[in-house]
Amino acid sequence: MTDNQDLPGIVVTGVSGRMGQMLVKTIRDSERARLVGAVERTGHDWIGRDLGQAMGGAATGVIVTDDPLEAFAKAQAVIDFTAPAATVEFAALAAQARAVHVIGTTGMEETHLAKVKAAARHAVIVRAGNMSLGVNLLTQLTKKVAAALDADWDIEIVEAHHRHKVDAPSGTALMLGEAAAEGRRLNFPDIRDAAREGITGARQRGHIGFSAIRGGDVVGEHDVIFAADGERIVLRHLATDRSIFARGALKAALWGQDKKPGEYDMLDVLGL
Ligand SMILES: NC(=O)C1=CN([C@@H]2O[C@H](COP(=O)(O)OP(=O)(O)OC[C@H]3O[C@@H](n4cnc5c(N)ncnc54)[C@H](O)[C@@H]3O)[C@@H](O)[C@H]2O)C=CC1
Ligand SMILES: O=C(O)C1=N[C@H](C(=O)O)C[C@H](O)C1
Repeated sequence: MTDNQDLPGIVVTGVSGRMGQMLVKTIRDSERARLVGAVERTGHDWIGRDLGQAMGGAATGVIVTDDPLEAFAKAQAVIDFTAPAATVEFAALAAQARAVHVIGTTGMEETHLAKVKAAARHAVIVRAGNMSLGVNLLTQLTKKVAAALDADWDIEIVEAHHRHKVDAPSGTALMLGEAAAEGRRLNFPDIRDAAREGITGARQRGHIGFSAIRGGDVVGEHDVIFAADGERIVLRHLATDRSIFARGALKAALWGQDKKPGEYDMLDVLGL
């Protein structure tokens, strides 16, 4: 792990999680940033332990804490893949510390998003339901195809994830749905069909449907289906390794260092 004090210091929240541990490895392997803090929820058995040892390796000198404000005070950026309630709390604290807050957490509701927006008045926040280059490019392709095809082409989004995922539709599926709605110049909440069960009636023309598969260790798979009479177009992204999300998040943390306060997304970071 690099110890160059001139490099931006990063705190990872939810550090014992699937993404938390991937972020630690990504920062450890980077020559452009250093890990200065590791946060977990109160009561977690990693609290007070050396992070490297808790992860089953050599000591790093970073002690896992449940005091986010103390950790954020030493940081130039916070990378946060946790849960909506925690992320809202971290947004206020990161803004107080004037640290860039990179939010990967999904399942955020309007009340959470309003609080994130308020925090972004004071600090840089980069938030995206998917931090990978491939998915962000796919949103742009989806927007273009949706704009080119009329409502004779039904749009359906199918996503698959591992058995532990707690939110549906996935953040990525919602990003793709929003991109399709934007392409058709429609208001996404008006045309979103995310829960079909029982006698639903025939498909509504112009609506965007969502289906979620949960099982095994699937990292993340998304199909955007454009279905017309006699033909179908399928745009697909397959994630096979969580490092794609961690690399994107680290890129966002570094990109945000010289930006004005505000809410940004990965299209801003990647220049797409
Ligand atoms: N935007 C993106 O590119 C991606 C987003 N995600 C999202 O990231 C989130 C986390 O995903 P995973 O790592 O798979 O979940 P996970 O369940 O493995 O990890 C979440 C971690 O957050 C911790 N946590 C919860 N509340 C906390 C609090 N108040 N303070 C500190 N730590 C807290 C948990 O203890 C856990 O270690 C999910 O919302 C998921 O959808 C996941 C992958 C990519
Ligand atoms: O929970 C996950 O694992 C993932 N969550 C994100 C989402 O909700 O889209 C991104 C990725 O698909 C993995």
